[in-house]
Amino acid sequence: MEREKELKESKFNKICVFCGSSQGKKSSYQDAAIELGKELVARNIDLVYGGGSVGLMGLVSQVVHDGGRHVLGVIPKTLMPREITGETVGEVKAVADMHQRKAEMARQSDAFIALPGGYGTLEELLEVITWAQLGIHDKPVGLLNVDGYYNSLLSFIDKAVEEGFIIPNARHIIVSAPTAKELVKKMEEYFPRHERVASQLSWEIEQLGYSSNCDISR
Ligand SMILES: C/C(=C\CNc1ncnc2c1ncn2[C@@H]1O[C@H](COP(=O)(O)O)[C@@H](O)[C@H]1O)CO
Repeated sequence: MEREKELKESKFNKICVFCGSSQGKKSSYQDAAIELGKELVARNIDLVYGGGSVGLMGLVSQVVHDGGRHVLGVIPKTLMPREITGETVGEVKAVADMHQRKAEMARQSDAFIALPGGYGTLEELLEVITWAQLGIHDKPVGLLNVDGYYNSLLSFIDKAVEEGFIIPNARHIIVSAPTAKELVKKMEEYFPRHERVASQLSWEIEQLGYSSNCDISR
């Protein structure tokens, strides 16, 4: 009962999940995608993702959809043929290109989580971290470090802090945990510690082409 109360009070309505278009070699990656989907359902959180049914993307979206939560897939028109991305569950939003996709996924979400993945996942993850550092948004960014998959990335980031390329306060932008449950809990408690480089309004209008009533920074 206490747990139920805690779950209903999640501060996130929608979380954007970045993850591999492949399933990865270990079953633990697939298990983690399924576990994350169940955690979102348990906390009444909707899913925003890159659309399609390939890889871990397909697993997490299917679980959230089957659990009765809303799923929004944001797909560039070029990736829409089913033989590329597979069948998409839930709502599909077609966008012009990859840049628009990332901006739209960010605008639609209250927080971001990266599961294990490849170049695409890393690119999406690093972009929302960079946007947080610049003050474009202040939404939590979570890294689901399944079986230590992201240990070397986290070590590299620590090295960048040691070498003076990332300020220590900006290291805290990344929230990481080995399980979905722990990760979402830590993200609920996240507060930004870093200085913002510029005001949100100037970024929305000048850099992303959004008007102030089309807010990605919420
Ligand atoms: C290249 C392959 C499949 C392409 N299908 C994709 N469909 C939808 N979205 C995709 C696809 N590939 C990449 N993405 C986006 O990048 C992220 C995953 O990329 P990664 O390199 O696999 O980590 C994902 O979040 C999508 O937004 C056959 O593998």
